[in-house]
Amino acid sequence: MGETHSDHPRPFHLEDHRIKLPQETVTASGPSRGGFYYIPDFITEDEEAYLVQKISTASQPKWKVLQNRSGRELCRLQYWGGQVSKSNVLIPQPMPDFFVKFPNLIEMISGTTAFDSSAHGEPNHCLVNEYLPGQGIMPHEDGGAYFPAVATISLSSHTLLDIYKLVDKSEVPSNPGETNGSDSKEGSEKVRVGDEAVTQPTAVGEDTRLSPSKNEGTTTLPRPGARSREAEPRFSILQEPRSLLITKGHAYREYLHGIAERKQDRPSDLSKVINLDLLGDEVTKDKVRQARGQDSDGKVGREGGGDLVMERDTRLSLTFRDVERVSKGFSGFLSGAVKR
Ligand SMILES: O=C(O)CCC(=O)C(=O)O
Ligand SMILES: [Fe+2]
Repeated sequence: MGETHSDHPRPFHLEDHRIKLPQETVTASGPSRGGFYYIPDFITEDEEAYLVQKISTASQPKWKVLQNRSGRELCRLQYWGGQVSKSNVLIPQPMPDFFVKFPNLIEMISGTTAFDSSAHGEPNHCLVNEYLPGQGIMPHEDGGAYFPAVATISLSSHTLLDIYKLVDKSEVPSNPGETNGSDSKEGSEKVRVGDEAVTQPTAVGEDTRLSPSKNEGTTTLPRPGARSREAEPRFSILQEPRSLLITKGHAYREYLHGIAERKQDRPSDLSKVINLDLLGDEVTKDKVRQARGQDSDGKVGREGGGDLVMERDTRLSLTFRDVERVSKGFSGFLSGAVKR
């Protein structure tokens, strides 16, 4: 089996891995309060192969099928570390050896310092999502059950995580219910306010996938909630296989993330990638560089450029978080921590 990362140099400088955001998206809360951080080759190929094998052959917990509201299958998921109750309390279960022994992902993620100020100082929960080529996840926010940080390890395929800005509703007139046939699942349209074309916000929901579902084996996407988002992503983050992406603080709170249902990413998609400088693979970097170059020259979408297209393969994502409230067994149950 390959090397482990127990010899990671310490201290780890998370700041070295910060993704620089386009100027217009930097908000008043400032970059020091969190951000997006990207670390290529966080795990080795041996570790990746081992994790894929363990997760694919896991019988418990069973895969759950994530559906959209019209019942169409989106992706499969499983969770480790326990179940989160409707009142956002974790009913804990031990993490599997493949997260705490080999590879010791919990320790490796703690080593990044991303969870230093969370309740447990490390993640205690992991959601595993599986996406076949062409599958994705609608834009959403991860919600209030967790310390505001998520650490995502990608296995077996790259993807583009599309980042949407939440909108302060008071700034934009409401115009519900219309759709424009864009990639939005919820409906959206461009409206003109004053001199500026702005994006009509689109209702979003919190991530409620972890709440116990009445339907055994299936779970539905969240219903639209009070918050709204812009229809088009501000930018995308390219996640290479074996990479770690950390979303923390204001980046966790002020943006939504989603994955478009595409089988391949074309230059017009790659031109939105903002973590070019931090990518690990030279071929990938070259494609993004060329796509972005085309962008600045106004030649976006040269679809004939087959060598610039990145085909998506089946991808597993491991999303680690710290559920801050944890049930203390039966007494926690009696005290009402768990909704029945
Ligand atoms: O697969 C990913 O990278 C994103 C998954 C996600 O957003 C989630 O599990 O909440
Ligand atoms: Fe998410």
